[in-house]
Amino acid sequence: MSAERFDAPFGPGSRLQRTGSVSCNSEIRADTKRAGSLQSALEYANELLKFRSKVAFLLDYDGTLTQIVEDPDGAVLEEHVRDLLCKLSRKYPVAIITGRSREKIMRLVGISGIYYAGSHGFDIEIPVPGHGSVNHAASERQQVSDITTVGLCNGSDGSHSRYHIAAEVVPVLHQAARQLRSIFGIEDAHVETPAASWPLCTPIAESKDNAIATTLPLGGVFATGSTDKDSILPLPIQPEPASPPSVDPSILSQIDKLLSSSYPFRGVSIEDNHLSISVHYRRCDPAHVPTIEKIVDSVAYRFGLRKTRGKCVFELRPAVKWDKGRAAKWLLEMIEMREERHCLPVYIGDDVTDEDAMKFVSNHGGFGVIVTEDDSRETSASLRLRDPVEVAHFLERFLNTREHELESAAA
Ligand SMILES: O=P(O)(O)OC[C@H]1O[C@H](O[C@H]2O[C@H](CO)[C@@H](O)[C@H](O)[C@H]2O)[C@H](O)[C@@H](O)[C@@H]1O
Repeated sequence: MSAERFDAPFGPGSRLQRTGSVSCNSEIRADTKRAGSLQSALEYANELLKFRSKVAFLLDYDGTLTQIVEDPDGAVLEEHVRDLLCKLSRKYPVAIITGRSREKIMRLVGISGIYYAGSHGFDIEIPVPGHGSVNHAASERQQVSDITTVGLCNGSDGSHSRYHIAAEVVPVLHQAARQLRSIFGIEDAHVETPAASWPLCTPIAESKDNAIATTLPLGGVFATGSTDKDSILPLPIQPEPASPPSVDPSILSQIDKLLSSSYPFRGVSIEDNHLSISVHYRRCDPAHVPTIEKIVDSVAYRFGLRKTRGKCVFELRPAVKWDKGRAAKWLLEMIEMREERHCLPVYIGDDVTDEDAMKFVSNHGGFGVIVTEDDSRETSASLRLRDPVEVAHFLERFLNTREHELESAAA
């Protein structure tokens, strides 16, 4: 699908220019700017609202829908934000793309009928039409003020389909998490076996109905849950193996020592996100962070995993070319197929891992919105919001603004 097929709100003379073309298998390009130079999405909302019948929201969770807090388990969605998302999802397609595990994000958000991508897009669940999801193109776009229903999809009733990228790597991730816990002196939490974690796994390649997907040397593409084949979009891109994990040559000789020693640094915590592992250091002495990173690098090297960074966190994930940008592209295609129309993607996120998705939407005629208070932050976003409070205000505009308000704002 080409970026050319959706022109508004870009075009000659438009203040915001599209900066390239999209091909998910090649490098995605977009210019970066300092957040301080970007217009507030709140100020630009009226422009976007003119195209609201086409908008699809792709949203990050931590730091975007919730404030960043010290304890990862404390990042709970406020009730009014949940209510807002619930109403929004009745009017627009909504997807949450997060580093959290899919199970956890579904618990934290707790709304049926929206798209969830956990583990940075490695584990996706889409609602099946007729089970709480809405065809927004077919339904009237009226103000919905009475929907407060909150519930979770239930897989056993065919209410969703799941896509797991590189699920074969889950046992390796579990081993890596165990090694990290042992090095950092963290008590081993209950670790589910792969069989318990993925009870319904069926490689798509083996399914009669879905003749797609080749098995990857590292990982593969799996679908579970409902197999309503009309609602399943083959993954358009086969994730390729990424470059082998690399470590600073200066620590190559130290790796064995690092892996066999114990470093019970106060404050390190390990979060198992199923298809990624988060090593949190927000509560650590900053002097320990370089050593923590070396240990994470060593574990990545030993287990063939890829290390990424976030806010006071190092993360390990399967070493395949898949990220929030590729997941956003896939989700958008799925949404457009179901809505039977082209969509204007609006991606809102705060962290470095969100930049892949910012680049994708910017190159696709949509809008990336960075959430940051830091004017010097380099980003591929084209608009900016300062914090999750502004995010909620921005989203509210898409529920509350009526036609005549836009007309009077334009006058
Ligand atoms: O993609 P996201 O939804 O932004 O998730 C990224 C990571 O977010 C969480 O960690 C971050 O937020 C925590 C709570 O505010 C904070 O304590 C931590 O320092 C941040 O890194 C989450 O815990 C991770 O699993 C996600 O990968």
